[in-house]
This record gives sequence, C-alpha cells and structure tokens, in this order.
Amino acid sequence: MTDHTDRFSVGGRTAVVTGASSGIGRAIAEEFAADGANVVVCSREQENVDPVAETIREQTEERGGDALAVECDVTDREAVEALVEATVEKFGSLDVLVNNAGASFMANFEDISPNGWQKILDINLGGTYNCTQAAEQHLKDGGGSVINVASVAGQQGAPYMSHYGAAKAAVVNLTSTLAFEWAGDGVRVNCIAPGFVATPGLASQMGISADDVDREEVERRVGVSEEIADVARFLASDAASFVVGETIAAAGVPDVMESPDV
Ligand SMILES: CCCCCCC/C=C/C(=O)SCCNC(=O)CCNC(=O)[C@H](O)C(C)(C)COP(=O)(O)OP(=O)(O)OC[C@H]1O[C@@H](n2cnc3c(N)ncnc32)[C@H](O)[C@@H]1OP(=O)(O)O
Ligand SMILES: NC(=O)C1=CN([C@@H]2O[C@H](COP(=O)(O)OP(=O)(O)OC[C@H]3O[C@@H](n4cnc5c(N)ncnc54)[C@H](OP(=O)(O)O)[C@@H]3O)[C@@H](O)[C@H]2O)C=CC1
Repeated sequence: MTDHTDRFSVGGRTAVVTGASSGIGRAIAEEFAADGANVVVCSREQENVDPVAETIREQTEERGGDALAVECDVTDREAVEALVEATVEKFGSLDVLVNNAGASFMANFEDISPNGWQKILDINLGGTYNCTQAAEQHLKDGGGSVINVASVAGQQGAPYMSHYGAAKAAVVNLTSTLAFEWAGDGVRVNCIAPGFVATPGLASQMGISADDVDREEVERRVGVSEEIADVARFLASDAASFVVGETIAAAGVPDVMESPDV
C-alpha cells in the first residue's frame, strides 16, 4: 500500500526559496525545513535572512533539515548564479526552486513611470527568469520541481496593479510553457496564485503595519502565509507527481460568494 505520509513529504530535498526574509517566502522555508528539507533562504540583505536561517536551524535540529542564508537580489544575474553555486556546494543538489521574491506598489496606470513599470517587471518576472535558468541543470539532474509564486492579480483584472498584474500573468504563462519544455527532463513546473495574504509586504503597500490587518478580514478573505506554504509543500512533494504546469489559486472565498442568503 502507498505510504501517503511519505508522498506528502519534502524531507531530504534541498529547496531554494527566494524572498525568504519575510511573509510567504519565510513561511515556505520554515514549513519545508520543519518537514526535514534543507533550505536556502535568500533576500537582498544578508542581515534580513541570517535570523531566518538561525531560527530554522534551532527549530529543526532533530528533523535533520538545515538552512543556509545567502544575500541575493534576484534581478542580479551574477548574484543568482552565485546563489545556485552556494546551494550545490553546501548541500550537493538543488531539488526545489521556489520563485517567491516579488514586489509591487499601487498606482493608477497613467502614473506609473517607465522606471516604475520596469522595476516591477524586473523583480517579479525577470527574477523568475534568472533563477529558473540558473538552476536548470541541477533541477534536471535530480528530477526537481519549480514553484512560482504569481498572484490572483495575474489571472484577472486588479485595479492599480497593471504593472504587477502583467508581470504575474507572464509568470503564469511561463509556468505552463516551461512545464511542457522540461517535462521530458523530469522537472515539474507549477505555480501558486495567492489572493490577499497578511504579510509585511501587503501591509506596507496599504500603508499600515502587518498587525493592523483587520482580523475580521483575515477570517473572511485575507489569508495567512502558512496557507500558501501548505500549497507549496504539496506541489514540491511526490503527492503532486501528476500536477504539471498548473497554477493553483489560494485566495479564499471570492467576493461574489460573500452573502448567499439561503
Ligand atoms: C484581485 C487581486 C487580489 C490579489 C492582490 C495581490 C496584492 C499583493 C501584492 C503584493 O505583492 S504584496 C507583497 C510584495 N511586497 C511589496 O510589494 C513590498 C512593498 N513595496 C516596496 O517595497 C516598493 O514599493 C518597491 C516596489 C520595491 C519599489 O521600491 P524601490 O526602493 O526599489 O524603488 P523606488 O526607487 O522607490 O521606485 C522605483 C520607481 O517606481 C516608482 N514608484 C514607487 N512607488 C510608487 C507609487 N506608489 N506610485 C507611483 N510610482 C511609484 C518610483 O517613482 C520610481 O520611478 P521613478 O520616479 O524613478 O521614475
Ligand atoms: N501578500 C499578498 O497579498 C500577496 C503576495 N503575492 C506574492 O507573494 C510573494 C511574496 O509576497 P509577500 O510575502 O507578501 O511579500 P513581502 O514583501 O512580505 O516579502 C517579499 C520578500 O521578497 C524579498 N525581495 C524583494 N525584492 C527582492 C529581490 N529583488 N531579490 C530578492 N529578494 C527580494 C524581500 O526581502 P528583502 O527586503 O530582505 O530583500 C522579502 O523577503 C510575492 O511574489 C508577491 O507578489 C501574491 C499575491 C498576494
């Protein structure tokens, strides 16, 4: 009989999680490590990821998972290549790549400057391109998996996020296209499209602190990072062996379902 516990596990794998100093990326790294994975956590500032790796090492000592913190701006190709090298040097493989690093600001389309537009495309789409290309050979060597973090804003219109929505829509398309190209090499490429998730990043866009995200909203239609991490762990595990090129929305109950009067 199939051991379902093992099929849902990512234990023993090595995962790189970009943008892991905060929010969703941090939760994914912590969840993978708690399940026995080795995780490489990266962000633009070494001092932001060092405490994450430290906490993970303390919490997962008995499970066998380990953590490495690497400073890496995903828009910097050389830094991304160094990230991949550091991963393989430390852990011997790169089995799972989570392209989570992302950013946005809210603005009317007509107020977005060329630099602002390019910046959002570079982080969200360019970063995914850089990391995935740099990791290619290692992913193919081990029959690995890529998990992109897009957004519901990349699947439908979302006001004041035209730059971000366009970038994330491209990530969704890249997911399904690359899944075709790499399926023959045993690499699965999938994507998660979160709705609103209470993170420091979302709060800063809204001009508030993460603790001030409305509790009632949290229970109703704003998720928490761990709910995205659960989906990521499923996609990285053998339980998702037949899931290829998909974008899974994790966005709670849509507004239209809010008040069914029945
Ligand atoms: C139905 C939809 C449901 C789903 C919705 C999902 C919503 C989720 C969104 C998220 O992704 S939240 C998590 C991501 N985290 C963040 O976005 C972090 C917060 N943002 C930032 O840290 C910054 O804003 C930034 C995006 C990283 C940019 O900062 P940076 O210091 O790198 O660049 P700047 O030099 O400040 O700006 C570059 C360029 O952009 C213009 N710009 C910046 N903010 C605005 C703005 N609010 N309005 C208009 N333009 C803006 C800025 O002016 C610069 O352009 P130039 O002036 O040089 O032309
Ligand atoms: N929160 C939400 O409502 C939603 C989020 N998403 C997506 O989920 C992902 C994570 O978002 P969230 O956790 O909210 O964001 P946060 O802003 O809380 O975290 C973003 C992370 O990315 C890192 N980062 C930013 N720019 C770069 C870069 N150029 N290179 C490397 N790391 C970088 C930040 O670290 P540092 O500052 O230390 O570099 C931080 O660790 C993003 O892709 C976002 O678009 C999608 C839909 C909804």
